[in-house]
Parts: sequence; C-alpha cells; structure tokens
Amino acid sequence: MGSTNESASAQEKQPLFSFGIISDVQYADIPDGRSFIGVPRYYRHSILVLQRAVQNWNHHKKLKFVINLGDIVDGFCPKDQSLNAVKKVVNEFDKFNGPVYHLIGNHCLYNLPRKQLLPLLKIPGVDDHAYFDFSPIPEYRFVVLDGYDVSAIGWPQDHPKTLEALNFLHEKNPNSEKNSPSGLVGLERRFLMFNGAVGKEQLEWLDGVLQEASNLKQKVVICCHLPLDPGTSSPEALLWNYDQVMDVIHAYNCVKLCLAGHDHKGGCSIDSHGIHHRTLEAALECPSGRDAFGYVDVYDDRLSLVGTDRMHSTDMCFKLQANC
Ligand SMILES: Nc1ccn([C@@H]2O[C@H](COP(=O)(O)O)[C@@H](O)[C@H]2O)c(=O)n1
Ligand SMILES: O=P(O)(O)OC[C@H](O)CO
Repeated sequence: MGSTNESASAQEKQPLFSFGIISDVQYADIPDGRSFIGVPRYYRHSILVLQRAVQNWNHHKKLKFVINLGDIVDGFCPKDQSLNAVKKVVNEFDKFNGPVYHLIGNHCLYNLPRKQLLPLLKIPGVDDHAYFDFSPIPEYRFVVLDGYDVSAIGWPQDHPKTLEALNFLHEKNPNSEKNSPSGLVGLERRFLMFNGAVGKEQLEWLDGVLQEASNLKQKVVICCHLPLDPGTSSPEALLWNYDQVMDVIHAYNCVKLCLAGHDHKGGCSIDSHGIHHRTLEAALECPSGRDAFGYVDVYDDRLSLVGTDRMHSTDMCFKLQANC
C-alpha cells in the first residue's frame, strides 16, 4: 500500500478537468481533392474522423466539454446542400455527452451567412458576432475570439464590416485575386481574403475580460480559428491583426495557451512572453482510417494535449515552472 505522501502526489497528478478538441472537419459530400498547393483533402472521410472523435470523447467519460476550432463544412460543398451539411455535422457533434463550443471559420462562412450560421452552431454572441467566454471551473476561463469580425466573407455585401475588410485588403494586397499572396513578403502574406481581423469593439471586450480574469486570478485559454503567433503558423494563415490581439494579451499574465485551426498542418510555439500557441492538425487531411483529434488535460501548472494519430501530443508547461 502507498504512503500518504505517495497518494497525495498521485492525487496531484489528476487534471483539474479535461476537454476534447478537433478542427477543420470541412465535410462535403464530394470526391477527394487537393488544396491550392496540392495537399490532399478527404471531404467525405472527415465526418468519419469526427464520428470516431465523438466515440473516443464519450468513452473517456471525464471530458467536461468539446471545442471545435472551426470550418465544419468545406467551401466546395454544393450551395444547395450547405444547410443540410452543416446540420449533419452539428448532429454528429451533438452525440457528445456534454456541451460543444463551436468557432466559425472561413469555410463555414462560404456556405452560410453569419445570421443563419450562428444559431445553428448555438454560438452565444451578440449582434451576429461570434465572440464569447466561459468559465468551466473558477480557476480557468476560456475566451473564444471571432477572427472573421472584420471580414469580406460572411457579412452582407454592403455591411460596414465587409466594406472595412475590402478597403483593408485593397490597401494591403495589390493582387486582383485577393486570396493570392503573390508578391507579398514574409508576414505580409497574411493579407488574404480567406483571413480576417478582430475589430476594435472586440479588442476592447477582450481587454475587459482579461482584466476581470486577472482580478479573479484565473488562467485563460484563448481560442481563435486563425492562429495568433507566426511561430505556430504559415504567414498565409495568420489573423490580419494578430499583433494587436497579442499586445492586449501580453498586457496581462493570465493567458497560458492560444489554440487555433486553419493552418491544416498544425504547429506549436512559445512566444516571447512564455504563452503557448498550438495550431491543430486538420481532420480534413486524414486519409482513410487515419485520425486527428484529441483532448487536453488541464492542471494548475500545465496543459497537456493528448493527440490521436495525426494530432501530435504536446505538453505545455507554464512559464517559470521547473523542468519545462
Ligand atoms: N498560395 C495560394 C493559396 C491560395 N490561393 C487562393 O486561395 C484559394 C483557397 O486556397 P486553399 O488553400 O483552400 O486551396 C485558392 O483557390 C486560390 O484562389 C492562392 O491564390 N495562392
Ligand atoms: O482551410 P483553408 O482552405 O481556408 O486553407 C487555409 C490555409 O491552410 C491557410 O494557409
């Protein structure tokens, strides 16, 4: 039998809670294809990956919730099938025995306008915005950002946010095809139509949430479809104003991890302030029988992503902790 000390240390190793993760399912009932740069995309198989993820999460039994990092359906989905495709994927997520928090991605917005999409995904945003926060236990807060707040996709064509985004792209990207990074150099290559920005009001909201979390001594996990750190992403996939968002985040010490999707190959980095960034490997890019999903064990001093198959496991210890 173990001593009291041994059982105390075994207890310390139990996570405070755990949650499931998946990104870029991009389901469509169409034959396999490829990305612009030739990476295979398995549009029909991706929903099988999601089904296996939900089985795995339910089997785990202790996951408090699931986060979908965005892009549940693909832009190539025939538009007369968009609504049914979104409902079909949401229905698979709903088989998880707990809450599911969805983020929007560019491919969701190619299929349905925000007004229609947000209620289907049960996103609790205000005025068709898709940012919100929740606190699963008093010690932790999750902040979901809307990376397509300022965007040329998803809002009505004459909406001020569409016009702001088109003006911005006109200024930053000289190509007539605004999804082309041709001629753009380094981090400028993010100024593409399939990306977007966090608007001024959302930045102020984020500042207020992080202030409150700091006052409450909460640790914060940020979730955004678009990556926020050049170290974890190709330049072409970054949020337009990732630097402004990170300036707000860096003004506080509460944020421990930023989770993202969009850049399908996945990646991880630790920024200059010791914040972990993890971009998730896409479910869409799993060939037959392969998987990409996982769950995160949450501790006082670290977050541990336990990945399945193509989703790599990542141990993310907080700054100033020994042995990290
Ligand atoms: N280097 C690139 C990448 C993309 N495009 C354009 O974006 C569209 C979407 O790209 P996917 O990665 O989803 O295939 C693509 O159809 C191109 O129009 C580009 O021009 N240059
Ligand atoms: O999922 P997509 O088609 O928007 O692709 C995004 C690219 O991976 C960004 O580099």
